[in-house]
Amino acid sequence: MIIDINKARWERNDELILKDVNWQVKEGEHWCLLGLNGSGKTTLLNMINGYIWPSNGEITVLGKKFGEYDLRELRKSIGWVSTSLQQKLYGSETALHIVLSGKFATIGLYDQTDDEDKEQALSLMTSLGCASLVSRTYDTLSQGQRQRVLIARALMAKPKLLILDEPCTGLDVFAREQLLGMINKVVARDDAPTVIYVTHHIEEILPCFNKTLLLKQGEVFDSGATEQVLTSDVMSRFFDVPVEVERRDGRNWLFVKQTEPLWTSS
Ligand SMILES: Nc1ncnc2c1ncn2[C@@H]1O[C@H](COP(=O)(O)OP(=O)(O)OP(=O)(O)O)[C@@H](O)[C@H]1O
Repeated sequence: MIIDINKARWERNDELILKDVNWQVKEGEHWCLLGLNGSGKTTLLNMINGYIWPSNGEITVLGKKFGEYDLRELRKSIGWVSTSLQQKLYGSETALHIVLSGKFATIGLYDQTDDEDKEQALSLMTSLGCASLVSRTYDTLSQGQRQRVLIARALMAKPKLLILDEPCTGLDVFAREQLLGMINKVVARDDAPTVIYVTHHIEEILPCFNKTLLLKQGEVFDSGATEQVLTSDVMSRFFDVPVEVERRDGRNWLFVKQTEPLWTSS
């Protein structure tokens, strides 16, 4: 079992942010975590990474039960690509250094790397279509290029679990499709980690994400096989608005069914 969460609760200032969340992620599965703003996705990820502790319930990640294990060690096996990581990196570092620093999970490259590390970094950058960027500094990269560099960085440590936290934020439709193509390749690799893809948008859910968890107001609204979760009926109840989900080439597209356009109602 990669993740085993049983009845996890998290309270803050008398407010229940996560309510008895159950989630089991098995080896070989790739999950999408879908929820609107404020539904508790980041809180749940912080819990999986051991940055916050459940007020109640139990969490086991990669076979390590929280409370009985050094979380710093556990975090080395988890890659987490997020916007907050982007903000912590040094813009003046080259893309290659950023990828290499993933080996030590450090911000900045302080440890020695050898030719083998460099070869691994270049091979990852090639497979993510960013080999031509090796000597470019991070602050000169576009958002889509940054995301590829960060995914390559996360893979440097050969994680068992890779969390892609809203990787398509800020991308135009073409950059988004390009990045999704790269993510598809990462997931298809023989040595692929278990991937959790976090998003607000069902259009981004690739067919390789065979499982989906819907989080609504801190509660698991539904979870299971993606094609069973992403139906018009489930999604209409999930969003509290009538919507239609259309499946095309294994991807799902969402249409909001309103008699009045949302943007004209007061
Ligand atoms: N440290 C905290 N103290 C108090 N409330 C918090 C704290 N962290 C999160 N919350 C609240 O918990 C709820 C869930 O927040 P969270 O960031 O987990 O949602 P999210 O699904 O990741 O949202 P988004 O998609 O906007 O990133 C929000 O109402 C938020 O204000």
